[in-house]
Amino acid sequence: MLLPANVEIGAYFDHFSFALILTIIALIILAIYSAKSNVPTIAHLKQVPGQLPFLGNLYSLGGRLQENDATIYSQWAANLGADVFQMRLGDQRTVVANTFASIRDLFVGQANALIDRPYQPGFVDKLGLDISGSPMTESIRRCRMAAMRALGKPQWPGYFHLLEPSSISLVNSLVHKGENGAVPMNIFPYLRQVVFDLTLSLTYGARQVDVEDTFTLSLVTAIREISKVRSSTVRFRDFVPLARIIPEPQSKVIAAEKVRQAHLDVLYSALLKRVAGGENVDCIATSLGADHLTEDEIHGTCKSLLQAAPGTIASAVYQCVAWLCSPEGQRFQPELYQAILDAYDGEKDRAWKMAFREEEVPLVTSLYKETLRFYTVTPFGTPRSTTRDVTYGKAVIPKGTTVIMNAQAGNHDPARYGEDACTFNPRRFLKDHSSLPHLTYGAGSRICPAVAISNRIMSALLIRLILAFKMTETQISTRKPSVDILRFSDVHSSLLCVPKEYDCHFVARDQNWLLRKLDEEHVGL
Ligand code: HEM
Repeated sequence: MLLPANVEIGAYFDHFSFALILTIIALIILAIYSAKSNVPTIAHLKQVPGQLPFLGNLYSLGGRLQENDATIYSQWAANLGADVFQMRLGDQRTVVANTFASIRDLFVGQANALIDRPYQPGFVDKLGLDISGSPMTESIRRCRMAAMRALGKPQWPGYFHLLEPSSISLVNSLVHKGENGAVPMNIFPYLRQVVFDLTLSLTYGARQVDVEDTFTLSLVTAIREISKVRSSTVRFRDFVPLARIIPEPQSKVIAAEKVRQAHLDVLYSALLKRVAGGENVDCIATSLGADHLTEDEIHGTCKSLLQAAPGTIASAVYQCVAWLCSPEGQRFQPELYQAILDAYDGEKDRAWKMAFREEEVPLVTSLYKETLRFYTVTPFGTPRSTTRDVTYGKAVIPKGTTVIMNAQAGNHDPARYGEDACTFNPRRFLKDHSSLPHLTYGAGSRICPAVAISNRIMSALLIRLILAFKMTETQISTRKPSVDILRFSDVHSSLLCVPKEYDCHFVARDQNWLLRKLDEEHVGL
């Protein structure tokens, strides 16, 4: 080895040893740091093996194995033989509950201790206030209250005049664009529009009417882009602090947020113009006084509702229609139709009129509950964080631990639903009136604030669709609906499942009656 002439061999080895020792120390620190979590390992809870440095168990999640996280959690729970286990997501100690009983014990039994959400770096700080993605601060509490007030039953009569015409537009499009069943239709955009219209109205007092409208489409696309990463395990940088040293390339989410914000600004300035013109518009954005919200909180509440509403209800109804137009569902449709008529003494007009105003058809209620249970569109809920120590059996889960509900596993748990838990049974909830029929809305202190209104909208849309149409799946094999308990969605990486697209024939049960209904409720058709 050649050394510079003025360096002695002894000094060289001193430098070399010093550098070597420094490197070894640095590697040891890195090794300790790479396995570190915000909360130490919890005694008496089984732990998922195979944790990688820095990543922990993250590498198997986020759709990287072509399964959603809930399915992977179920496999781990089975391998470990544990209802509840712990793992490490980057530096986050995380506990997952995988049975209905353990979820109820933790999320309902110790609801106050599970009221927080884990902090997702680069999300709330970049995207602004978001109810479902934020820990429970005073500000979030006020926003949640405002959302609950806006979605509460006393407000519903104000929404019927929006929902009813929207649902007529939906039926009208199916009749005319679908040429009374001759042309198979994808109903999803129409369902999404009904919910989107309502949410635009209750947030900014606005209303869009056209499914193809470019304003609607680009806002919906931005919302979908943001939903892809919210509380999901897709991005390592959300969990691994070291990964955040690397500057983030122009993020799709931030670009989507810019689009979302620009649209909300348009909606808000249109609203301000109407108010300045003397119009009295009743919506969240004008309710500053009633709910004592700051302007930021008002927009945050509106954003959160717009973010949460369209995809969820539309996906659930879409998947219910997928089952109804499958061969098994087709056999069930006459019974459902008859149950609706029976509830209204055979008066079809009254059943149609009252669809949004009351919920009087137990079989429809049972059907939408079973849909939400069987097709768990929110398979792993939205993560929580403990605000104090929580106990499960002998284990003490410390404050600051992330807790995830495996809603999909809880919804399919034979200990709760019996041996036919993995069979779609539309009559299942005729006798089961539990206050927690399934876990798709979450449970406990941060349960979805829109449970009641979402149920009502689902029930009403199903009633109107069944009164109007016989529904059958297309014969084109690539466009048939998927009715598989897990494979109905091929989106594995995000919080929300998205049912596979399909087409269906909508044939009027009684064409004269239906055209009369559309005519009577003339909504500019
Ligand atoms: C079928 C329809 C829906 C489903 C399945 C659903 C599901 C959920 C779930 C699983 C959560 C997390 C609950 C938890 O942590 O325990 C949630 C939270 C939330 N949902 Fe929904 N949701 C639906 C409809 C809606 C609609 C229509 C809106 C708004 C109009 C909405 C607004 C929210 C908000 C603001 C939160 C956050 C609550 C908080 O963090 O305190 N959801 N939803």
